Amino acid sequence: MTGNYKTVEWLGDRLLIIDQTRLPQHETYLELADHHQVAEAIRSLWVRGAPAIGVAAAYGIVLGVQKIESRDHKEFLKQYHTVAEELAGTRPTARNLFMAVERLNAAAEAAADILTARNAILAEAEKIQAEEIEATRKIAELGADLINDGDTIMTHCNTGPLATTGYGTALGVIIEAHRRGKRIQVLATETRPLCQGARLTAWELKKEHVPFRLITDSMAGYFLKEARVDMVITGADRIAKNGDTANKIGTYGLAVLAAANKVPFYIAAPSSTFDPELPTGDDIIIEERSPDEVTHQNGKRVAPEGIEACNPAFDVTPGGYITGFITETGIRKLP
Ligand SMILES: CSC[C@@H](O)[C@@H](O)C(=O)COP(=O)(O)O
Repeated sequence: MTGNYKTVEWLGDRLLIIDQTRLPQHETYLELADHHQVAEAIRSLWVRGAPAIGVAAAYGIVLGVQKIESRDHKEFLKQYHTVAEELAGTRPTARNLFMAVERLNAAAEAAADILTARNAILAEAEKIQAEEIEATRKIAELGADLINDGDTIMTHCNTGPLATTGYGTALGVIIEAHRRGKRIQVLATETRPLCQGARLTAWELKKEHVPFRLITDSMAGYFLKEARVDMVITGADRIAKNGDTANKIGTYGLAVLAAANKVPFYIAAPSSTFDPELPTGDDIIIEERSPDEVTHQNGKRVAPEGIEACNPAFDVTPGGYITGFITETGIRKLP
């Protein structure tokens, strides 16, 4: 991992997370003691970012399983599924969450008895986290090869260690290029409404001493047209078989602007974000969050009372706009 902070750490009977809603002002750690608290942490974005959500959900299920007292195997499995469904219901868009739940379901169901199931569920959760860390390490390595000395790179949302529990996806690539001594410049979008760019990406880039400038989302077109931007690189929440990619709201606009200005547009994502069942992005469920996140900033109302606001948290970029996918197994074009 890159940062000297812990995104998600399993403590044996609790889950330690950094509260991402309090960053950058406060570096606060929370110890979550049951699966309801983990579900709340995911819903409230204390832990966020597709791979980190998957890892947290997996350990959330482990916590839920630790509290099941029944010695009857059938009853144990019934209660297991109630726990797993609560975690699966927290956020709808990131594939990693459902990948984690499906893997733990398979581990629970394959076990011949309760003790074997408990052990297999914990082992699978730990494996998922280890795989995410390793995948993001490889993504950072492979992606950094694409970046040239002197490049300016635009990125969106937060895709660093905070979002992955590992090295980061898009931001991992950027940090690795900087570590290799490439003299890069980053343009980081603030990412309204919750400002994952302004709060979290700026915090992580600052910690890594990567030269960057923060811009508002609406400045992206200006910089892509007027400034020399060599590459846009973002993460992903779910990728369909044809390459259609759901990511933080605003990604689609960036991809279109990048295409209009002939700037390569890359997605960096581990294989856990690819949805093997989904032919196109049309069926990706887009999370609709509270309009208060749009009408308010820092808890203060900025819009008049009594108005309607929309708040889709993600959008889908058609695969045709994506120059390449940086994954742990290589850089490829889809389909
Ligand atoms: C490696 S993280 C990729 C995505 O999960 C990230 O870009 C993103 O959209 C996160 O959204 P968030 O709502 O903050 O969970």
